[in-house]
Amino acid sequence: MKRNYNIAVLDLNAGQTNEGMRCIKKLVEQFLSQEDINGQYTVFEVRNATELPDIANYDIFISSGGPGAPFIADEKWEKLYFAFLDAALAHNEQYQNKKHLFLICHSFQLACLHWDLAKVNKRKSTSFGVMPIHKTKDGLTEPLFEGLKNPFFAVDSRDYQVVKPKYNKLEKFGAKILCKEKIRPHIPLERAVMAIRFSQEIFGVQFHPEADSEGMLKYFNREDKKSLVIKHHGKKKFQNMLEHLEDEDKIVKTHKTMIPTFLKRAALSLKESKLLPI
Ligand SMILES: NC(=O)CC[C@H](N)C(=O)O
Repeated sequence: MKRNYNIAVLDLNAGQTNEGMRCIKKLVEQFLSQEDINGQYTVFEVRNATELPDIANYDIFISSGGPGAPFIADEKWEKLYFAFLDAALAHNEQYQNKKHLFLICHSFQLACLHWDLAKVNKRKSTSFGVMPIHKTKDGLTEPLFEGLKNPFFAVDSRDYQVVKPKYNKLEKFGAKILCKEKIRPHIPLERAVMAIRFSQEIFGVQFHPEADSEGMLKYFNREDKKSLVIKHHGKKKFQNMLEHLEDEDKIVKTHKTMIPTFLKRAALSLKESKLLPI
């Protein structure tokens, strides 16, 4: 019998239109359309409508990026969001049928703050574009990075950054830093943490592995985004990002690798847990 998978997509975009949600839905739909997979997904409007999934009803969760400062402002949705993160963690400590969670950008920053694993502060300037991401030693054996080069390429789009990792806390938590932002030999700034494996089932990235070339092309055609890249990286780099958007080994590869592998591995783990005695 086919197992049925319930997927929750947590939308943290606070109503702002963006390409991320289209890409996440596309990847989830591709996963669910496979012949040996049965399932459905529900989108939760976390920030504007204070909607959050009851973790008992879902197996797999993808939590999106979103605008604004990721600082805790005691809003109602934040309390519920942090309770949701803790519930997933607590569930996994107790039960065989795990809850699988993928955190993107804003969600990742919030989780780092909530679990107090690093600092989050404002960057000197916005980071936007296609960037190289460098695997750490732990990143070299990360299953969700399998097939990705070192460095690999991903879309970055943020004003804030996860820095100053708290190594003692990370170790106690059982979390591992998997990659860092690009090497800038002439800039005396700390390189931000770009991904953490929080546990066997909970994974987070500060970049956008969901991004596809279609969405990025739309952004690059916008005057504000174009001038942002040119301001920080120059015209040549902008042309370079544009020309290589559809290369099979850059963001296309990251898009086709990370979230699909996360979904595949989550499905496999859930299928196997069904076979285990409770
Ligand atoms: N794309 C995102 O999720 C951005 C995260 C956060 N709002 C930042 O600016 O850093």
